[in-house]
Amino acid sequence: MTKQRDSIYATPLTQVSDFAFDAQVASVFPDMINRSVPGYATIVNTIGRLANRYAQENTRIYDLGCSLGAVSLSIKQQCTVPGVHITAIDNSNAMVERCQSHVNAYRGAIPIDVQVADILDYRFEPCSIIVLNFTLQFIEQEQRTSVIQKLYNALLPGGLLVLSEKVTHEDPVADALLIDLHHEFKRENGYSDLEISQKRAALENVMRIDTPERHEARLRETGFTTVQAWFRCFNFTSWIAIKGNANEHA
Ligand SMILES: Nc1ncnc2c1ncn2[C@@H]1O[C@H](C[S@+](CC[C@H]([NH3+])C(=O)[O-])CC(=O)[O-])[C@@H](O)[C@H]1O
Ligand SMILES: O=C(O)C(=O)Cc1ccccc1
Repeated sequence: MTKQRDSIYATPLTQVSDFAFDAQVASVFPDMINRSVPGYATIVNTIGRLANRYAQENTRIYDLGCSLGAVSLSIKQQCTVPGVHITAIDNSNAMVERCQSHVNAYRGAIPIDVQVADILDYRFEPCSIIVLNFTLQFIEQEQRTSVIQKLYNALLPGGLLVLSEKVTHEDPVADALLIDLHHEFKRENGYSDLEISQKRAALENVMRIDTPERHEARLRETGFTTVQAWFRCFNFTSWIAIKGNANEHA
């Protein structure tokens, strides 16, 4: 499959509209995310390996905000636990259509069911793994705790949540430095200053980011017993959160 280059913000726009996961974004998404998120390939690959450690036999794995299915395919390639099946959901029709064709192109033991659905009103079945790879940041801040609580409740004891997010920092010096290093990373990957600033404006109203402390407090508040950042690069972080076994607290 040839990868289309992202040039969505390359020409000056009179008015920058809010960022949306529409057909235009879906058509360039692999290029966009690889050139925009430091460590994206490492994160996706490691999620596949974590799935192999934490998947429980004959259970479900959820890939939430699956976009083109990179996480689902990484799990499919790396997880050898018997009887596992993946449900990949996204509320963008354009993403789900393309995700389905990517999934169709891969053979392997684990079935992947791709669905158009909104995480906010989805009824989750019991599961051993849930992945939110750069998805919670697009959900309203006021809704985040109830979403995480719903996911915690769906997880089986010993279940794993992987949460990856762009983050902000209280310390203005640290925050400015990490944002600047991220912009430098984007420039090194061929984005111009215009592309960087127009995309930043497009994301301003739709991607509200929390501090790492806020994320960790939320994960602990909802009941996760182990909360550990396992990846960090500039203002991008990925955590594992594990639901303890009931008898651990006896
Ligand atoms: N309420 C919602 N319900 C369902 N999907 C949603 C919702 N809100 C946003 N999305 C979807 O979440 C995805 C976020 S991208 C994830 C990358 C992927 N995980 C990857 O590992 O390649 C991250 C990014 O582009 O920074 C988009 O496809 C949205 O349509
Ligand atoms: O591009 C950025 O600045 C980001 O923060 C990451 C990103 C990647 C893909 C879609 C939306 C945001």
